[in-house]
Amino acid sequence: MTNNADIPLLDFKNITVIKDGRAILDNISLQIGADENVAIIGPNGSGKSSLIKVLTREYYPIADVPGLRTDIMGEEMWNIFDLRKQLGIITTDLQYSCLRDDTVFDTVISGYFSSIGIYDDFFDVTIEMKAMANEVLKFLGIHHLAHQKMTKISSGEARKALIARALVHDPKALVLDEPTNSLDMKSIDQFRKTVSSIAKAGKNIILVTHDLSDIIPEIKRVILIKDGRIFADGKKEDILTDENLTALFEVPVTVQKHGEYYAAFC
Ligand SMILES: Nc1ncnc2c1ncn2[C@@H]1O[C@H](COP(=O)(O)OP(=O)(O)OP(=O)(O)O)[C@@H](O)[C@H]1O
Repeated sequence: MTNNADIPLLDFKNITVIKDGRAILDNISLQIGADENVAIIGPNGSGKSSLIKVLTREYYPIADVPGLRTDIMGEEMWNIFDLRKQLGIITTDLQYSCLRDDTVFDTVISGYFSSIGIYDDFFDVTIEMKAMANEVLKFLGIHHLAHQKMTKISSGEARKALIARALVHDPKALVLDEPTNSLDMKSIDQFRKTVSSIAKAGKNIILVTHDLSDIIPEIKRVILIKDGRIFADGKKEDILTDENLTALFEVPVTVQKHGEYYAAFC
């Protein structure tokens, strides 16, 4: 019998995505285990967000490739709404979309409908949904902001509201695309602690970042992407070296370790 713990979160083989006649992902094969947290790092335009878009079924790989596999949690075919419930996706694009006059609470509730905003005439918001939204807001320490408008809170608070929106479904994984962009140091620190606590609560974390210091201690594996290909993949301490990052970014890079965190300088 197959145990759920044996089914990888993601099992991709031979993924090539062509846009404007160019392979923006070039024969990528990648497996992420059921309990793994990973960071994906690469220069601008290397294909990180495109890889996430294959995961969220926004981009599709070329189909007539032998051995192609795009399984998520053991399934190839996904209803897009079910998939979004299993993968809590947090991107800067989503934050811009949610920057409206809705309250934090309604934004969190909108996660149930994969919508931007709440439309009372169409959505049946249940007592259970409201209770879960309150619970998640408390877990993230932003319950006091529930009735604030998204336009009246800070970027760090808004990022947490989006995490709450993703968590109401009790997703299997959180996918964070450059989550600390434009946050100040205190917000970054709080954000990292939040993501750590979510990882400790048993969710997979898939983090896309340029900033090594975003890599929380619970992330043990790092994947480097360059020119649409996997450039290196392995244990964090083996991958985050001066040599690898210098070759990845094509500029001399020095990596430093501070406790359980890393930083890079060029
Ligand atoms: N829909 C599209 N049409 C044409 N080109 C695209 C499309 N989506 C992505 N690309 C190109 O694919 C390459 C990879 O883009 P992607 O957004 O995945 O990079 P990234 O590593 O996430 O970059 P960044 O760190 O700057 O966000 C880029 O050259 C980009 O211009």
